[in-house]
Amino acid sequence: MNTFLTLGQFIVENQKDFPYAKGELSRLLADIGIAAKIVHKKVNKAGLVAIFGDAGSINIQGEGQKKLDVFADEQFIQALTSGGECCVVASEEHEEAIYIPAKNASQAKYIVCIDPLDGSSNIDVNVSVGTIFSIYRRQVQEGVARLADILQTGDQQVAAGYIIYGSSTMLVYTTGNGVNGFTLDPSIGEFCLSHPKMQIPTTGTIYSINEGNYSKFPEAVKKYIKYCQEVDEATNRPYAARYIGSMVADVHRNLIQGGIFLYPSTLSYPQGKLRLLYECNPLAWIMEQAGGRATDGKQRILSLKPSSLHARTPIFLGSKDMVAQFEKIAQQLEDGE
Ligand SMILES: O=P(O)(O)OC[C@H]1O[C@](O)(COP(=O)(O)O)[C@@H](O)[C@@H]1O
Ligand SMILES: [Mg+2]
Ligand SMILES: [Mg+2]
Repeated sequence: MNTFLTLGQFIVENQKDFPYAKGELSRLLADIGIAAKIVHKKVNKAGLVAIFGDAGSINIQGEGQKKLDVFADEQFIQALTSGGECCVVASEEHEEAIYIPAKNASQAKYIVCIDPLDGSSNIDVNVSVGTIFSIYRRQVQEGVARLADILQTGDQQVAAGYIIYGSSTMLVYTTGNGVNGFTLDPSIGEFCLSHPKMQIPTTGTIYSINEGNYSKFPEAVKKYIKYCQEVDEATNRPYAARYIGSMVADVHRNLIQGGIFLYPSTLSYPQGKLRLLYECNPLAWIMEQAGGRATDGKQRILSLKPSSLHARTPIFLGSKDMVAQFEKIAQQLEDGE
């Protein structure tokens, strides 16, 4: 007997979360859930169904695409196109936004920004990967959707979340009323509420950063790393260094255990590597809704105005006391202390 609330039952019970939506947003989330189940099946059999390896193509980012990148992208775009609630998709895997023709008289209201497969470098080595999504409503309802409808600040999101394909497959999302986590029960093919009202610990002892880039980090980041490594019993230091190389997996671990994830500007990525629209904004909103913080080192990630679909930003997010400590060290450096 399944004693957990399914995603569909939860959405019905929480219709108050979408007062303006009259069912469309919940249908959109269900569409995302369908594609996630299809990708889950592929990821779980990756070694057996030749979904490993390079697709032999290059995406807009100039990065080699993995077969699973392309497969996941196709599945989410297919689900969003046939669902009828989405009017435009901005995907990591496509240079331009994909405008979806109206299925019927009413023009769909929602915009979805998506990283179909996050953590691509980990696909072939059986390490957790994910999908990240961010949902906006069109500001102006008449006429066709425009680029301006997509380039909204993170504070204007109406829903955001991620799927992590790990030891279990989980869907974690927010609509601005807290964060809830659903674990896929393959025996019934449903996402079931397993982590209600998720809250990140206010502090932690895990810092997550690719220290291979250390020599090119900004001074404040170097100083913070040294702070994490100092011995100080009172503040449980040295912290533990954990870096999975899949943003979703690193952020999900911190959401549950506490910690900070840092992806600063580097030599290869002077603006930071991670994309504002479909990686940083959704995960920043999840963090804030779970009691954490997310900044670019100067201001809240959610207040940043996107300059383009694939704009990048440095990002520091996680337990609020740890982000505050990083900002304190950065400020002291700036003040010449
Ligand atoms: O290998 P690096 O430079 O540390 O970058 C790792 C980061 O790159 C990413 O894989 C980028 O995302 P994609 O895999 O979607 O391109 C993040 O998931 C991860 O946090
Ligand atoms: Mg990514
Ligand atoms: Mg990706």
